[in-house]
Amino acid sequence: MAAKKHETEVEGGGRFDAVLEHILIHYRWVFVLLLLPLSLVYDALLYVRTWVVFQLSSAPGKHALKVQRVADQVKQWKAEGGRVPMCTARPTWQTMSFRHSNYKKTFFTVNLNLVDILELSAEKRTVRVEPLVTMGQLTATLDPLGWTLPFVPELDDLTVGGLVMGTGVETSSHKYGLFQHICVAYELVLADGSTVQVTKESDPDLFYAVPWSYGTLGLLTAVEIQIVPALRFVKLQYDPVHSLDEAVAAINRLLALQDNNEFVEALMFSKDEGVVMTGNMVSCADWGKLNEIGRCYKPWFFEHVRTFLKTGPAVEYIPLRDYQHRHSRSLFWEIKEIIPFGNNVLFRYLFGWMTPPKVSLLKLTQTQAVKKLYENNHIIQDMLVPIETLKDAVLFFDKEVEVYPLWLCPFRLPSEPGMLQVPKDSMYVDIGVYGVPGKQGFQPKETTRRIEAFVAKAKGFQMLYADTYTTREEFRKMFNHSLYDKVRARLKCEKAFPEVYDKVCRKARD
Ligand SMILES: Cc1cc2nc3c(=O)[nH]c(=O)nc-3n(C[C@H](O)[C@H](O)[C@H](O)COP(=O)(O)OP(=O)(O)OC[C@H]3O[C@@H](n4cnc5c(N)ncnc54)[C@H](O)[C@@H]3O)c2cc1C
Ligand SMILES: NC(=O)C1=CN([C@@H]2O[C@H](COP(=O)(O)OP(=O)(O)OC[C@H]3O[C@@H](n4cnc5c(N)ncnc54)[C@H](OP(=O)(O)O)[C@@H]3O)[C@@H](O)[C@H]2O)C=CC1
Ligand SMILES: CC(C)=CCC[C@@H](C)[C@H]1CC[C@H]2C3=C(CC[C@]12C)[C@@]1(C)CC[C@H](O)C[C@@H]1CC3
Repeated sequence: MAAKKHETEVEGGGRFDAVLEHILIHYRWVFVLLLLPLSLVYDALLYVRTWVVFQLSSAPGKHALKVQRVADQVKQWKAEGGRVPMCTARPTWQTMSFRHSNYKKTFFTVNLNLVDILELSAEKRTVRVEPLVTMGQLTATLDPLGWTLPFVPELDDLTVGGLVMGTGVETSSHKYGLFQHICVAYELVLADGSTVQVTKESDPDLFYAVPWSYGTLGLLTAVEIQIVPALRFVKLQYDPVHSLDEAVAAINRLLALQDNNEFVEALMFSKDEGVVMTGNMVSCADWGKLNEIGRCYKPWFFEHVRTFLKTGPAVEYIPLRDYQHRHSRSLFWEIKEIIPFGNNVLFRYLFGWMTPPKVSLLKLTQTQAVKKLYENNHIIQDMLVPIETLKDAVLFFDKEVEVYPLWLCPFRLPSEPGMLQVPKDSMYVDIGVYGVPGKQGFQPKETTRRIEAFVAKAKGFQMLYADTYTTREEFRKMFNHSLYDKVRARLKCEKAFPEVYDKVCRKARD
């Protein structure tokens, strides 16, 4: 009798769990709607904090003191015997990496209160910033001053530190390269507690080893980044293409005319249909063609782009900052999985001003059921492959996952020492795959393993904010570790920081 009662209770519990899981998966938007005002409050608090610091004019003046505090923590780690390696104390839910980093629970965590823009030099054409400065914060500060970054990686909350230690790519990357290629100096606190300023000239080994090192050579405390003059608008040309060959030919043609286009990007909506976009900054707009896509009641940018498949080529003038953050409001196209009716005109007018929900809050409040759902039915990957392999790569992704839109973003990869070594300056393309696979039989690990093998064979690279299932040997083959190993030995990093692989591999992330 008791056993029967227990069975019924277990059954009842199981049914309750199943119902709860169903609600959490299919009605996640209800919870997300609650997150929207929270996201606003969170942003407002950050804004007030920055404003107060500015009113006190204290941010640049206090930098040296803040760096000293970082160095003191490293010295404390040493004094305590350096039993476990160090990492930053930034909570893993706040980061833009797709998963949570397990190591944050056990490592010695170093607090970096480094959130300010330090100095703008019009003469040197650089801006010096602390590593927790975000892309949104930078464009809001620089654009009105008539300056901007050569390119602004989306999304708004990406940090300079994360983009240096990982990487960043955007639509001017075909001209300027990856985020590391627009950085001219790094300030780091090393494993021995010393602080160094590093440039190409002062210490080329360390300068080239820092990008893609994921905080495993030292703690970054400031970065000097190139800036370029900002004009008010981007004149954007939309050219629909109706076959993959047409798309590849159009991109190659545009790249050949490199200096004529500041921005080059394509969205493929199927393997045979897409829209290629090219743009330049301009100071005046044709007001009849002005489109302020950043306004909260405007359609999601990728849906707007899709309309040109039907209407044909067109030109629009977009305010610079709206262009730089065009995919932010729809989290590229991930938002359609989170708020399915978010592009409805009524929703946009009523609630658009509260969107997007903050990625960090989405991560923080993600339930096990949603995590499992993303684990088994979702792919988020960026693969960097030589432009010559673009057609094969799109066909391969189509065969394996069939996820659209597909983001195509060409970038220049100079032949330089470091993790991404190529024999000569080359043109690559970032293929961004974000969404629910249309292909039956998607198996996250097996499918990603096949994609990784394709990318390795094409002499490409995997972006490491997402899941990597490569083995240590495969990882070392994809990313050249010779300079990295040399610098790690020189700076005595072995006990102080783990290897990159141990921070980014699937085992290290939950
Ligand atoms: C090198 C430099 C030093 C500055 N020093 C000061 C100062 O001492 N006092 C002052 O009032 N303003 C300072 N500013 C900010 C500048 O005055 C404003 O960003 C700009 O004039 C736009 O003002 P706004 O009111 O239109 O923008 P707002 O909307 O007020 O600010 C733009 C956004 O950028 C953020 N932001 C701007 N600058 C920084 C920064 N340095 N660090 C972190 N977040 C930032 C703000 O939080 C806000 O979100 C500085 C800017 C730079 C580039
Ligand atoms: N448009 C684009 O190019 C996009 C890029 N991304 C990716 O997102 C990631 C950036 O996200 P974000 O949340 O900003 O960064 P994260 O906090 O995720 O940091 C990424 C890595 O950089 C290390 N790191 C960050 N700051 C420092 C520092 N000051 N000193 C030492 N190490 C540091 C972190 O180390 P630790 O683990 O110790 O904290 C971590 O290993 C990048 O990997 C980027 O490639 C994502 C979306 C779009
Ligand atoms: C342009 C490049 C190089 C990358 C863009 C990547 C983004 C599409 C992803 C980066 C972080 C991702 C997260 C999610 C969606 C896709 C990203 C924005 C979620 C919001 C998906 C829903 C989950 O519950 C939380 C995820 C957090 C990270």
